Amino acid sequence: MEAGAVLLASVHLRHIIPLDFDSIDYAPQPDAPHVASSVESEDAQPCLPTIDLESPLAESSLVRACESWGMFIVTNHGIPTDVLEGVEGDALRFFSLPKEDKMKALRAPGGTIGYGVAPLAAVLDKAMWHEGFTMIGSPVEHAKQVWPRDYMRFCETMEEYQKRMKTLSEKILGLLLKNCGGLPSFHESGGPSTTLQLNSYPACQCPKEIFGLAPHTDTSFITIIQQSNVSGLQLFHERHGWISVSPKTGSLVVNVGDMLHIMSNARFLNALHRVTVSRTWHRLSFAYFYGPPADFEVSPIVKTHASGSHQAARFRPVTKREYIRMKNQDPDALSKIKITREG
Ligand SMILES: O=C(O)CCC(=O)C(=O)O
Ligand SMILES: [Fe+2]
Repeated sequence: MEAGAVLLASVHLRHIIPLDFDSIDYAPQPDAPHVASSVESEDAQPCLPTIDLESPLAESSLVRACESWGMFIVTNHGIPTDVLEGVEGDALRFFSLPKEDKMKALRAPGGTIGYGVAPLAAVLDKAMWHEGFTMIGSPVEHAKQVWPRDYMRFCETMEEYQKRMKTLSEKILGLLLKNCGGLPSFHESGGPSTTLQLNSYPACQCPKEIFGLAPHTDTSFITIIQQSNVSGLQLFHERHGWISVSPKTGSLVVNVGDMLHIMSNARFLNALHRVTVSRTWHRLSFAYFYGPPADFEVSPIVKTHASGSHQAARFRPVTKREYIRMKNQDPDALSKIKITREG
């Protein structure tokens, strides 16, 4: 393969159903974007904060990490190793199936759950070297299609994982928001919106020409990411540029999404991140998104100064449903709800 080659099919990859990664052709393309070359050697890079959730300093470390990075690594998170390994094993079992079998779990047109291209592809209108399986609660309907006699194992693994991730999300958010009234109760609004996204990034002959996931922010309050043992996740930091967030066995990555950025009145940074692909390795990741109920109005929590005056709100209140509608039309939806002050 020549340097500078690009996926001939990249422009219309998003339309390939089934997702047949072996069928993609390649052709030279001199002005292809070099997506992976902008990251310096990993030795020279700053490290994301690693936070021990059992430490007495956990709360202040979480707050500082969200203010300075919008992404951090957690250890001592309480998720047993067999739960982490279980989701990786069953995700690999799914993605290793012949494409005809994966197609049995295909996402319905306009739907949100099941197998398909990155949900982000529709928002960004970009081709990405990615296949995913999205779940909200039990994946039983799709699992039954794929494994008619043996669907329970996959379901149990995924349900247990989501239960654990929900508890962990609420623990982290509870600590982050402790100083400003805690995490709101979503009981009356139908509970938080949560999604588990299994991501698969097959090895790619032209890793510099296409993203696994293009740069984006998540819409969640927070996202918890488990990575298989292959690098690919990168965070954009204003001072350092793109930095790699390498996997560390047993630890989890947490990032701030747009909803927490809004609720914290821009105090916590919403992490701009992306995923690069490998020429050699198949990478998996599991992203658990925890957000407000779709119709819950999220508004900035503003500080009261010693004088009694309030800090100015930087965003107008917005529901997740409305925000997603705006973001689907323009990825920079935040600018649409920003309150600008004259003078
Ligand atoms: O693959 C990863 O590490 C990140 C996944 C991600 O950003 C997402 O699913 O939104
Ligand atoms: Fe993401």
